[in-house]
Amino acid sequence: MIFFFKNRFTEWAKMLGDIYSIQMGQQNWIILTGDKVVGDLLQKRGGKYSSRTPSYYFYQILTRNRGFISSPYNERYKMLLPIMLEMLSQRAVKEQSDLIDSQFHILMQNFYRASTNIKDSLYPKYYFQLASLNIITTLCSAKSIKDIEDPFYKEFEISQNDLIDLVKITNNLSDFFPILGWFSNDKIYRRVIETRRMDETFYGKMIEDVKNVSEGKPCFIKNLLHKMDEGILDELDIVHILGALFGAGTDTVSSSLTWITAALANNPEVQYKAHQELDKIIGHSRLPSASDEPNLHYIRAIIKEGQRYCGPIYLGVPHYIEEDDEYNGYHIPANSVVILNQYGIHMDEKRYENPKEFKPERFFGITESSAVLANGNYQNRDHFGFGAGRRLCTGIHLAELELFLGVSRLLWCFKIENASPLSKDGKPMPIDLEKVRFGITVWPEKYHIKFIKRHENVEKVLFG
Ligand code: HEM
Repeated sequence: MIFFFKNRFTEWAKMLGDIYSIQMGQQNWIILTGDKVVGDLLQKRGGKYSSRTPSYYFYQILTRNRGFISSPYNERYKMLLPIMLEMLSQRAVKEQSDLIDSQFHILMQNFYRASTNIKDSLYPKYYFQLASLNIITTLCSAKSIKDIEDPFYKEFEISQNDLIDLVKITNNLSDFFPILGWFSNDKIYRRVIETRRMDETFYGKMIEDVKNVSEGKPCFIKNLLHKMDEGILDELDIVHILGALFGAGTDTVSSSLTWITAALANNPEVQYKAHQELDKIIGHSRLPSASDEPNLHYIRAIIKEGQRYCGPIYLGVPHYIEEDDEYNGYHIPANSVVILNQYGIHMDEKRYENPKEFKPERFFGITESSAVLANGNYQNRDHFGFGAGRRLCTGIHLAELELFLGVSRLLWCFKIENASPLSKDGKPMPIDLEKVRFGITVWPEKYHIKFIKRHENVEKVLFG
């Protein structure tokens, strides 16, 4: 696997047909690289293609069969889905928009301070991580974290790094070669149990803290505790719902923003057009806010192009089919892992002209959100970054709002300057977006940029 992805723009994805099957140990992997196949199978036949790969360590043991993202498409999942959808619905996100708005205000203040304090350059990853973590933390528990030295942030970072290390394919071999399950791997088993203990303590404490504040602001945990009073959930369910929200809702947003910032630094002409749009529509006396989204066409196009050109997930979250199926003469055997090759589709020349160029203009005229397009015909989709079918990203509305506030405000406040070492012609070397790092999502290699404030009002609007 890692072999395939050493380089972001490897050609392997194009070598595969629209639908391709490979054998991984005893697992059969069906790789979907054509947009039509994704529409036909994951969307139209969603009832069959919506399960998840059974995983002994990472579903059964780590989540005690209670994980949401890793759950099979069973009755329990169908009971949890409406609860998740309600918490993350467009209406719910709109109701929380002040809170999300204020986190992006703080993020811009942090960038402003950092860019005036740090003379040389900065790497924005940790700032984006803090903001996205703070948004989920505040939504869940109505609390927030001050900076990356906060013990809560440190604890979360340790548990995420532990998880990244654990899910390495070499730790999961018994899922591919079930015979290895006979030789139980005590070391991995003990680590999974320890990670579970840490997770359950971390989220358990968060639940206790909310319980102990009888008054206080509304938050997800409070809603979930009501479901517990009604006998619909128990406390361990809440722990694993929180695990899903923190796991799926932090790294994805922060790595998307880290990628888009790098793509913008490499493309000053794109920034220039965005600045023109912001000056014309917003002016210099206030930050863009959620209600400006319909009028900021170029910003919207940048975000869609960012998700296509450098989205943080390459092969989606694998789906799984539990019964045999036939498709255009192909036999798809029961118990196959079904992979949405997002990266392959996003680099498909038939779908996107010159796919290796960062060209927001390709999305001109598309006014619908990714959430709306993802539920329609595959041909009209902007990109496949949020997955497809019944397992489509549950947090898509929240993600879109975060990306909008992050990108529009960053560009309103700053010019993003590439601060890489100079090449022979005296210009900074372009940030190498082909080099990637793997975590829960895919990240660019560390890069160096400068944020230059765009006008005199920036300080006043951010701190005034
Ligand atoms: C730019 C940001 C994000 C991206 C690119 C993204 C992408 C994805 C993808 C590719 C999947 C798998 C879809 C499939 O199986 O076909 C997924 C699932 C999921 N996402 Fe997101 N996501 C983002 C943000 C969020 C946020 C902010 C949340 C919530 C706080 C969230 C919650 C979830 C959940 C709960 C699932 C599991 C859905 C299921 O298994 O039924 N995501 N996401």
